[in-house]
Amino acid sequence: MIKEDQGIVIGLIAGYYDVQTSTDIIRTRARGVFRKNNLKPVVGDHVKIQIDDQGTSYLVAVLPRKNLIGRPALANVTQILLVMSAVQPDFSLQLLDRFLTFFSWKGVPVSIFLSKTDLTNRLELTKIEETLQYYQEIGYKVYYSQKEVASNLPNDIGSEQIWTLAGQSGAGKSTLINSLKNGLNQETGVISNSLNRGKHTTRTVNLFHLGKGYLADTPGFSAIDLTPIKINELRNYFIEFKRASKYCKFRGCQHLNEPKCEVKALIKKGKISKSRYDNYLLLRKEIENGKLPEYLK
Ligand SMILES: Nc1nc2c(ncn2[C@@H]2O[C@H](COP(=O)(O)OP(=O)(O)OP(=O)(O)O)[C@@H](O)[C@H]2O)c(=O)[nH]1
Ligand SMILES: [Zn+2]
Repeated sequence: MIKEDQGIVIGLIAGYYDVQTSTDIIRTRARGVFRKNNLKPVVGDHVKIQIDDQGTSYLVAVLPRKNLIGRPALANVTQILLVMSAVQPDFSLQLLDRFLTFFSWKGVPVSIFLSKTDLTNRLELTKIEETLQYYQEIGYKVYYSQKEVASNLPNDIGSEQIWTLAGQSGAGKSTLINSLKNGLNQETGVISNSLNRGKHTTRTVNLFHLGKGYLADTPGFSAIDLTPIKINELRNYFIEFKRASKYCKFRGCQHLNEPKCEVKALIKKGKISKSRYDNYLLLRKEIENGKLPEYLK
């Protein structure tokens, strides 16, 4: 008798997929059909599994994905926790807007965590906090300390949601993941069905339980490429521009030199941040040139 079940791939080890079902973590191998179809299951996938008479488990189908992002690949990402350091490397609004634009384009919501605040002085920190206030006003949740992340994240991660960290190299992603992991009593029991027992292999990305969902244990993004974005669609990925654009005179307004542009009017009134607009222009250039700008090299 073949038993069927389904679950989420939470880990990948040397060709085996660990699937979290409603009751267990089951180590499965993918049926050959995936190799033929070139559809390799990845962590985050919702999958169907079968367990045969001998107790061997197979991953037999990948359910449709909501998205597929990151390196290593992660499917069905619900939310990004973007780590921005106050210093070392210095806080950068250009970088922040690049990341926000990228994930807005990918259709994945972002929360922001300001790291390394202990390495800065009160004055610098106040400046950064005031700047981030604007991002909160346009709709991004901001965490200002590791403590705040630790106490809020478990409530913020909803049922079956998959969150992953992003941010530039050295921002403090691994440090945050480790501190969150250490605060938990991780359940590590895997039902291996005699497959792959005792083998030690390097894991790629794994999901660990946090709140009602999961957090990926490996940050997915440090470098991002915005050049595939269509230049005339960039305006849609600046969320407050998009909201304002309803009131621009022209429907296709790019907020450049068009008359009666609401975005420009709001900048004049101080309602839309000038630096966001400047970064919008920078990103337009970057897309136009089709390569990374000098300031990022
Ligand atoms: N003082 C202080 N140091 C921190 C903090 N967070 C991270 N660091 C240090 O900053 C350095 C980089 O942190 P990581 O966590 O490795 O950064 P990362 O974002 O994972 O970097 P990559 O692996 O290169 O992408 C390490 O030496 C950490 O110890 C913090 O909040 N305060
Ligand atoms: Zn406009």
